[in-house]
Amino acid sequence: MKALLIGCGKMGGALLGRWVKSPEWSFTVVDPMAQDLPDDVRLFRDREELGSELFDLVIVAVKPQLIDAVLPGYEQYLGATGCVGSIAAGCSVARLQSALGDVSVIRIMPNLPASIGQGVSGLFAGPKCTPAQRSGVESLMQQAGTTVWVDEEDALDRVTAVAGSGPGYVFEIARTYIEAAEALGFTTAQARALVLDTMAGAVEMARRSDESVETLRNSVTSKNGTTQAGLDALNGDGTLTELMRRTTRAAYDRAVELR
Ligand SMILES: NC(=O)C1=CN([C@@H]2O[C@H](COP(=O)(O)OP(=O)(O)OC[C@H]3O[C@@H](n4cnc5c(N)ncnc54)[C@H](O)[C@@H]3O)[C@@H](O)[C@H]2O)C=CC1
Ligand SMILES: O=C(O)[C@@H]1CCC=N1
Repeated sequence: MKALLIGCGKMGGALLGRWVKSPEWSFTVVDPMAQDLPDDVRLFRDREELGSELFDLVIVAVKPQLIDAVLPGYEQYLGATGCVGSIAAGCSVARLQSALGDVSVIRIMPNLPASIGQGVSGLFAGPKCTPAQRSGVESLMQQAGTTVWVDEEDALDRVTAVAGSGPGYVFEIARTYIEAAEALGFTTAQARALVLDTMAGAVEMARRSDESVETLRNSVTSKNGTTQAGLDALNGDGTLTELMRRTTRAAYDRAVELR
């Protein structure tokens, strides 16, 4: 099976690093700038260099704003039973088809921990997709972490707001948490270890537990103790709850604008 990746930057590169572990697939990239690709991946700087080659899967991994300029013409490289996979945020099946014609499209919303096989991806199959196309894309994405199919396209934009952009929120929360630890007197190295290992340990514990995260939170919190004091400051008046709602809503609204 042959896959063509259009754009191989941060997200395309993270996925490709996992996909090359699938021996049944070979990979070709078109990207004017990409560097340091895995062994055995062919790189072309311009699509004209592809000649008359056909692919089973064409993955779109350029910025959404480039879709209309870059994609027209790529339909000629799609084999008869081939399909297009797009990771572009927001960009709808209808917009991809207006650039590429009446092709099969699967939208994919991965996130950056795919680079270590711990991503989570939402998947949405457009109306023309066959079961074989769905399972081919699903097995590739499973190399990058877990997968969740959604059956309406709007849900993929909601996946984007929660999980696609999610690592950005987590890194920002970690950054401010580390700054707070430094303000209490720890060195940057100490603060980084204390915060990241606390976050990783707490998240892993929640993943392995059948308890709700609320119950787990309560198991840390002694009446009138230190955690209670911290939590009162963190979300005593519901500010954090409201902030997380606004955060995910803003990302969803932006995905809708990019359709
Ligand atoms: N970065 C992330 O965490 C995530 C990104 N995405 C989506 O992935 C897509 C790419 O985002 P990033 O990798 O972050 O951006 P990026 O800027 O790192 O990568 C884009 C790549 O496209 C290449 N490119 C530009 N013009 C091109 C052309 N004419 N032909 C072929 N390649 C071309 C660039 O050289 C670059 O390597 C976007 O649509 C974004 O919405 C989706 C989920 C997560
Ligand atoms: O920020 C963005 O638009 C892309 C999509 C999800 C994560 N990064």
